[in-house]
Amino acid sequence: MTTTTAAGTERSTSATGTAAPTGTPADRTAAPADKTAAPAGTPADKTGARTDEAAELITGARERIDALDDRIIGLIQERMAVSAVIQQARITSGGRRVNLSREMEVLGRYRRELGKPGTALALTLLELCRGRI
Ligand SMILES: C=C(O[C@@H]1C=C(C(=O)O)C=C[C@H]1O)C(=O)O
Repeated sequence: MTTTTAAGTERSTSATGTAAPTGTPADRTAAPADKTAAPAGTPADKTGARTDEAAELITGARERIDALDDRIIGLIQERMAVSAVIQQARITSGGRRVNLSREMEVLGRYRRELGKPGTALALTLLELCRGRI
């Protein structure tokens, strides 16, 4: 379908009502409209939900997740600071920064509690706390 704009330019009009000038790169590469997406501006729009009820539940639960992430990030930063104190004390005493037997204990604990992804998480935490080795 084509429409003529106020400026007199002919444009193709998509199912969503958005228009790109005919023959422009945007017109040729535009993704097909998502016919199942919620209308823009509705509560469902930002959540991917298909009903307002589900969208409200998701919005509330996302607030809880954001609050949990704040605490998790704060705890990670606290862990980094405590780990740095230990590493500095060991280095000052003539030892090495890294203690592999202790790292094995940490890795084993995360794996026991969280399964295989727990190992990856613990490795990331160790990298944050003592750098890459
Ligand atoms: C904090 C320490 O030093 C390093 C950092 C670790 C950690 O952040 O958990 C574990 C072992 C060490 O490589 C420690 O030895 O306990």
